[in-house]
Amino acid sequence: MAEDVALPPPKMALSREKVIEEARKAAEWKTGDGKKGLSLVIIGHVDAGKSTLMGRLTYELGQMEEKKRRENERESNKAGKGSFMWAWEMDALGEERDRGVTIDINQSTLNLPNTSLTILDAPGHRDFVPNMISGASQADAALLVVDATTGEFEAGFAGGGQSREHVLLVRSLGVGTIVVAVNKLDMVNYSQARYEEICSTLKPFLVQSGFSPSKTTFVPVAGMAGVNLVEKDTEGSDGLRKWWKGQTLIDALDSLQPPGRPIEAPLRFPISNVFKGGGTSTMASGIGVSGRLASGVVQVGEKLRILPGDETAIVRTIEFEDNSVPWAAAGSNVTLYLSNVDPVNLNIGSVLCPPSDVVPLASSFIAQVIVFDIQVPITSGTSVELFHHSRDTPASVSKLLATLDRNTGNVIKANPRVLTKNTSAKIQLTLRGGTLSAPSSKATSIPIETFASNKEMGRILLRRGGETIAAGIVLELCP
Ligand SMILES: Nc1nc2c(ncn2[C@@H]2O[C@H](COP(=O)(O)OP(=O)(O)OP(=O)(O)O)[C@@H](O)[C@H]2O)c(=O)[nH]1
Repeated sequence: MAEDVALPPPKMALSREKVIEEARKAAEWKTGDGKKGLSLVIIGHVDAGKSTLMGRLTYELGQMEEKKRRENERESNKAGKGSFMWAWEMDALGEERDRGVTIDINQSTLNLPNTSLTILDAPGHRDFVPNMISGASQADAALLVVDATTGEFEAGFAGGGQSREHVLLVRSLGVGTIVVAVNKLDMVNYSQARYEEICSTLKPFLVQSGFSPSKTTFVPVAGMAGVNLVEKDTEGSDGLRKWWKGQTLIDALDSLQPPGRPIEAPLRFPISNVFKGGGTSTMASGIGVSGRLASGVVQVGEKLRILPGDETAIVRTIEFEDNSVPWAAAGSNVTLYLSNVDPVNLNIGSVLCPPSDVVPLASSFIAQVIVFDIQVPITSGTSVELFHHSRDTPASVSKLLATLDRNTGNVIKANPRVLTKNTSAKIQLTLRGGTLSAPSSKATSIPIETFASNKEMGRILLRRGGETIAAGIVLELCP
């Protein structure tokens, strides 16, 4: 927890080189006693059973007490939603973690034999896609939950279903590993044919979306009954056991490998949440910012620059999974408690970085994008919402520079008039000031980098009228 602000700020205990060395050692988890750390975003169509699955998983892992389970059962029954008893746990966690600001995504930790798994539970509803973007931009891997019930899988996957959009989104945001839980198999009598039908529909789509088959795993489950989650042989698992000899969901999640982390690159910490935490004396004693280190390392006592703006802050404490830690490295989801800073300068979407190696600011840049399945083509001047980490900014497509071959990247046509669905293109984007609901004509600048200089800082998504229309990477910042 944050200390009193009257105390002098802490001093840095280690050199940057030493922190990098320690972070490297920690990343080689196999040789030490530590577990590998990995974050997982849960995606899928509304009502696919995501919360129920995660609630039941928590219970099966012994991380939800029996007393708590009974309490959830009572509460959900009282609310007339008995079938939501397992989902109750996820929602309760969300409330508990709500520290006075809008929480857009539930976060919790599952302790697996070899992995400390940070779970980012994204709401499946259409209106919540922007929140999902924020969750996915902090994740290493995705768990796609699909409902095997006849007709339901099809509804979630067809045009307009969230499964398809979520998959494209997470891949565009850099998530390269996916586990698919084919859920609610109890509804189809644990039919092997149904499971295989769903896998054979999803496989080609996942490959097309950019997931390599070696980083794609399918697992049949029934979340509510707890079938094939942690143990192979459980009550009700006979139907599945007849034909499924593969792994449980937990085995699949525990064997995920963390991607290589850009530990040595300069620190980039995009803020996904700002809150006034547990400090006691003044408000400023507990200004916390949470998010994921996109790159680099950070330690207690370090002075950081906040961009945009001219402000700096000092890291007073670092909280990782409810523990106070001396340093943190790329890939970790942490909360930094800051001092010597006015909270008005800390905003969702701002980026913390070393004062000696700041993130460039840009109001216009060239991007290479892939256009999704859109009805209305994109033209020069099209207004969009630009998503970059947790920030969304009004912007416009100021120039259509070229359409590109999706495989080779070669120019097909220079200066096209329109971009239609499923094309790849090079475009110029220009930010507009103000907010999404009240954009102003005054240009604004955001901290952003080219994909070539920092992958994590160089990915963008474009939305229009509540629909994701394109995703891509930043090629060049315009002066
Ligand atoms: N038969 C059956 N029903 C399930 C299973 N898992 C969930 N359900 C039911 O499906 C409904 C939706 O479950 P949730 O866990 O809330 O689904 P969700 O995907 O988290 O929903 P959103 O958060 O709204 O996207 C509830 O009525 C659950 O009881 C399952 O394994 N089998």
